Amino acid sequence: MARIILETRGLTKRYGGVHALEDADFVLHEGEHVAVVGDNGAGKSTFVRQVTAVEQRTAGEIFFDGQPVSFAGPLEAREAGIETVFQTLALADDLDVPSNLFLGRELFRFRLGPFSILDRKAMRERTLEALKTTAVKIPNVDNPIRNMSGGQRQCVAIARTAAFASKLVIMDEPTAALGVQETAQVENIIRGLKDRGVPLILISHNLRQVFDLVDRIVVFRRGRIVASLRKDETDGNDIVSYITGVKGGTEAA
Ligand SMILES: Nc1ncnc2c1ncn2[C@@H]1O[C@H](COP(=O)(O)OP(=O)(O)OP(=O)(O)O)[C@@H](O)[C@H]1O
Repeated sequence: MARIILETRGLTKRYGGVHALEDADFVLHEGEHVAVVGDNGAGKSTFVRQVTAVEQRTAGEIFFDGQPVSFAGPLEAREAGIETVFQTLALADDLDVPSNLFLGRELFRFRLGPFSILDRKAMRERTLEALKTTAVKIPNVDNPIRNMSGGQRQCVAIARTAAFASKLVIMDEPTAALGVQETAQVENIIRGLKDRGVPLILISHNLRQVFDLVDRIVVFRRGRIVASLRKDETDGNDIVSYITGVKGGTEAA
């Protein structure tokens, strides 16, 4: 079995009395694509927010690339190699595509104390390379993001994951707001990540997509992981049984 890239042990998050995530033991291997599924409010986004340090966990351990980690915030997680595409895209509307790709990690031609000159040429070139890798077509990368369609914006956010040598990509509902063609484009990018051996956690409500794209499906229910099944040992009905609690929940007793 391949090396483990991400592991959580007993990962727990409570908001006051709300047990959003309870005792989650999760493993992701090198090169593996795993879907995280579950009903609304099952704890999927909460899980991602703890792994990416958008919030600080209540309890539990996280191991990334063989080391125990406690990132201070999402930037630190990103610097460690975890690229995340959130449900609400963290894109700056007024900036063009290269500026968005390099937001927070700009390349400089010159930097001395408060004086710096951005290396726009290098950032533009790296952007075009990244878009080429992901086969994303953006007609004019120099346009502000504001003028782009939902699908193009989503592709920019996803291309950002390809622009850097990410060790892990996490996508939270990347196609929820997209049309058919745009969804197909994002799914192609995901296949490209698989070909390049980049591991992925994909949160999705779309079981067709999940069965199409991933190796393994992890089901969350009421804040707990209730199943982890290889795609070839389960089917849509089985997964729905776990999501609804017919299987793997107290209702099954
Ligand atoms: N900041 C918060 N404060 C209080 N409760 C929260 C907070 N964030 C999430 N919750 C609660 O935690 C539980 C898990 O929510 P979470 O958003 O992780 O679910 P989800 O599986 O991602 O759902 P969805 O598919 O709807 O995005 C829910 O009961 C939610 O109401």
